[in-house]
Amino acid sequence: MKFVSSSVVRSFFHRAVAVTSTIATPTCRNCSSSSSSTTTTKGKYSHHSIKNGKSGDENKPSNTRATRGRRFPPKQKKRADDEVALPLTEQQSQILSAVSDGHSVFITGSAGTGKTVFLKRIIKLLARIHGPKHVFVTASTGVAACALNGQTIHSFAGIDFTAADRETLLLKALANRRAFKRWNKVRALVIDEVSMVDGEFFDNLDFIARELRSQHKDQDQDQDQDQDQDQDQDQDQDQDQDQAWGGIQLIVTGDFFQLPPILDHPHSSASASRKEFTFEADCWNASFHLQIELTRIFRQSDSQFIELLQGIRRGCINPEHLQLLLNHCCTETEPDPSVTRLYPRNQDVKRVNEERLRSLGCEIISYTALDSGQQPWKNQLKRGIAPEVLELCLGARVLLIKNINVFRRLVNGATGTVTAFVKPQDSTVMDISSSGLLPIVQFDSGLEVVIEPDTWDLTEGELVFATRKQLPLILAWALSIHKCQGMTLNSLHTDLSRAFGCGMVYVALSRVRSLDGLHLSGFSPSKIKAHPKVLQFYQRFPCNQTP
Ligand SMILES: Nc1ncnc2c1ncn2[C@@H]1O[C@H](COP(=O)(O)OP(=O)(O)OP(=O)(O)O)[C@@H](O)[C@H]1O
Repeated sequence: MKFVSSSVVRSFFHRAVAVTSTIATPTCRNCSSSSSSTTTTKGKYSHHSIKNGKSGDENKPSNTRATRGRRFPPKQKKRADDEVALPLTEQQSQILSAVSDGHSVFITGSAGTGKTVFLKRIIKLLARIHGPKHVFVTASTGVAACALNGQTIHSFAGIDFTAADRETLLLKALANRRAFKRWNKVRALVIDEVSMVDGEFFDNLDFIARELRSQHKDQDQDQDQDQDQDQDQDQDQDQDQDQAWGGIQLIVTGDFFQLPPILDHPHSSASASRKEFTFEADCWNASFHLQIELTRIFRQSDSQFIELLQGIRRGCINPEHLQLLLNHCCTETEPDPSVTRLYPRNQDVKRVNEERLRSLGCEIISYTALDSGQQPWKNQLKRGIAPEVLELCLGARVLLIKNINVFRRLVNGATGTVTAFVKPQDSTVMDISSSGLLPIVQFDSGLEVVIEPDTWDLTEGELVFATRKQLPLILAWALSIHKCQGMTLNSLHTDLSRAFGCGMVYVALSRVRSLDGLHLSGFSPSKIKAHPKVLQFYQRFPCNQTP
């Protein structure tokens, strides 16, 4: 089962635009004049005249201005392909060759070394080797899973909680018909953002894989062209109990210097003895033929900033770098409202986004996600990044949560501002918003795009079990540091006064491309922490060994 993007986002320019109808438009307390207008279009959208608080003829350029810069054909296939067509580094070539040989690989590396982008390429290769229905793509969190069109590792495994003994978990997986089928079908399993999976759970997954794959024949009733291969695999399964993960090819990525797992009861005696990090799992070393740390960083290009981040990753900062941060990034003044704010805690994120939205004084347009399908899959959709209710208004800062066009940098994480709303001539939005309006977002690159609803499907092979329809946007004045792990941002302001635990400062600071985009408050060197066990673990990789 995986999240499959079937984007319906289209560039505004892609459709002919001309005026044909009168529509009701949102009102704005801060706007100087009426918020309704008469506009016509022969194309897909009717424009109303509010743009940045202006109206009427004054805003007539909305038709022309709105079309400028929107000439791109965001075909879904193209979007997926251009990322995987990036040139390979030597290390990446080495990994692809190991994957082709059927080896299990752990890929780590600093934030921004391209782990997630590269993983998409590996997934394509695995699909060619094993057949798409035998490759399962997972991640530790719904947000990370969504970025790869995958599912959470818990959902794949058929286990909704982890704090139980392995026999109980095995029974749960056995009782879950679909999970049982997945365990028998899987030939390659991908796990992204593994730093948030604890070692105990990793060992339990290995145990379940061995047990299910050795004791039970593949129950897959699909009579397809893979039948012969499936029979071969059935014969092999007698030996699977002796093999790590029952012989599944495992591709695991993550950076243990980033956020660790969230333990259910962090201060309980059970948690104290629990293997917190995945690399503490008993099966860890036996799980991989190759463990490799990617060393080339793509997200940042300024070598001084890269060095500073490398120090913070290891929990230290030298006086020169500290001074650089204090002089260049620390500010006590209220940040520019266009800059994304990161907070350690969710309640601050919610509060800031709501306050900012309402402070604009504009009419708020609500979009309520439309979920369809069966339980428990529908519940799982709620753990993804697409919000249950999205509230927007003119001037709202938003962040794209899917790639629209990679070449034009309209990618997951791109930020922009809602500059207008348009009425599509079809009913594409009516089922998620009674307003019938779609937002136009002017991205920080200058491009303006009408954002149409997108879908997030939970599928397995060809079957779709549940679908969420929503706009691919979230409010972006504020985000949690946990939610932004994996994102690239052009600029951010982070208040670290309530930062806690290891890796949090590193994750926050490493999201931006350059020091110019980084604004800090509540920063103190004492907040920079790396776990001693993680430092110890990374000694095994050549780039961390002292000569
Ligand atoms: N081969 C590449 N060539 C050029 N740019 C790349 C390449 N791989 C990744 N990038 C760019 O680098 C940035 C970071 O990539 P990505 O998110 O895959 O890194 P990551 O290692 O997964 O980061 P994190 O650990 O923070 O999740 C993205 O903007 C991406 O487009």
